[in-house]
Amino acid sequence: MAGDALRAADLPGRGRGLLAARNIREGEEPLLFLLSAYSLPEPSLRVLLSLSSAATPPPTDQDPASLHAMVAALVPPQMLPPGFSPDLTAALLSKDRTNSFSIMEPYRPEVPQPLRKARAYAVYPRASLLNHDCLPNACHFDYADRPGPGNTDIVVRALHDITEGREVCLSYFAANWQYKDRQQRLLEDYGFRCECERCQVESKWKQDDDSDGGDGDDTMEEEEEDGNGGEGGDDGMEQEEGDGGSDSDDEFPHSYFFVRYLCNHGECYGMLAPLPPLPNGEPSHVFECNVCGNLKNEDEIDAPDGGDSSMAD
Ligand SMILES: C[S@@+](CC[C@H](N)C(=O)[O-])C[C@H]1O[C@@H](n2cnc3c(N)ncnc32)[C@H](O)[C@@H]1O
Repeated sequence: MAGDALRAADLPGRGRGLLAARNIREGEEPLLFLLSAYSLPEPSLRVLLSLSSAATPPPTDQDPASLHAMVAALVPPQMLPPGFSPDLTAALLSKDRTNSFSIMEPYRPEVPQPLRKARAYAVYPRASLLNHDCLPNACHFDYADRPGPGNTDIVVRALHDITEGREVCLSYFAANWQYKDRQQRLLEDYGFRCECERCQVESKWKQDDDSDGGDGDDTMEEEEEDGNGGEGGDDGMEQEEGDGGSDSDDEFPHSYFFVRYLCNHGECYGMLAPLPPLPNGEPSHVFECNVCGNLKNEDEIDAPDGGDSSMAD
């Protein structure tokens, strides 16, 4: 998605969001740039402060006064933003909470997904306009371990073709979370009740009562979130995946989404997005996982057994 592929718009009940300004092909991606709050030129700081923030966060270990004192002690005065004060730190923290992406430590199959840690949080002002949907049409990749310039960028890639005028949305956490856990997280950390198409269906399902929700991490982390619904690696997907085909389409109308876009390599639960279109404009039929990096051919993904015969390990 090049820069002009998206346009910001005010959307009823959702604040601002990003819409497709033209038809977007599957696999297209825009580059979005990292800003570091404490070395921002003034106009960029204003951009950061203009981002939305959800309800006042509960007091936590990261309280603004102590963070303010820590930053004041560590950062050379000339790098501090104008008007640096405890209030400004509080405002930045609250913007950060709602708008930052977690840059996760590299995926290692032996580390259970809930134990995978974020090593940094980054705010990308344009990407912060992306609203959430539990059936997202895009997902993000980061390449922090690549050498060279640009490795602090994130890339947002279309999962499938997006028609002009449609909103482009991410899932703010792993797409396999159960309804109850998704709602709790979105309400507590982002201040809204999700009424997406998937939630409307799943709100009618009988929920597992012993599921305990996410782990309280509080950022706009997308698929690599460091919790998966609290079920020790299992998840809500057994409802969609069922026992191999006896589920009715009425009850599980979104099963196709999970078969096609949820990575089933180990327990990574990343999103599979097609690689960018080929130079001749043809879609790439290779999908990349945004958590484990696995590559899969489209025909393997659509195979009836959903086999995990990945192209690269
Ligand atoms: C990262 S910001 C997204 C951009 C935001 N809408 C804005 O105006 O700046 C996250 C906030 O957007 C809103 N939001 C995101 N997805 C939403 C959805 N599906 N329904 C309603 N509000 C949503 C919530 O207020 C949430 O705290």
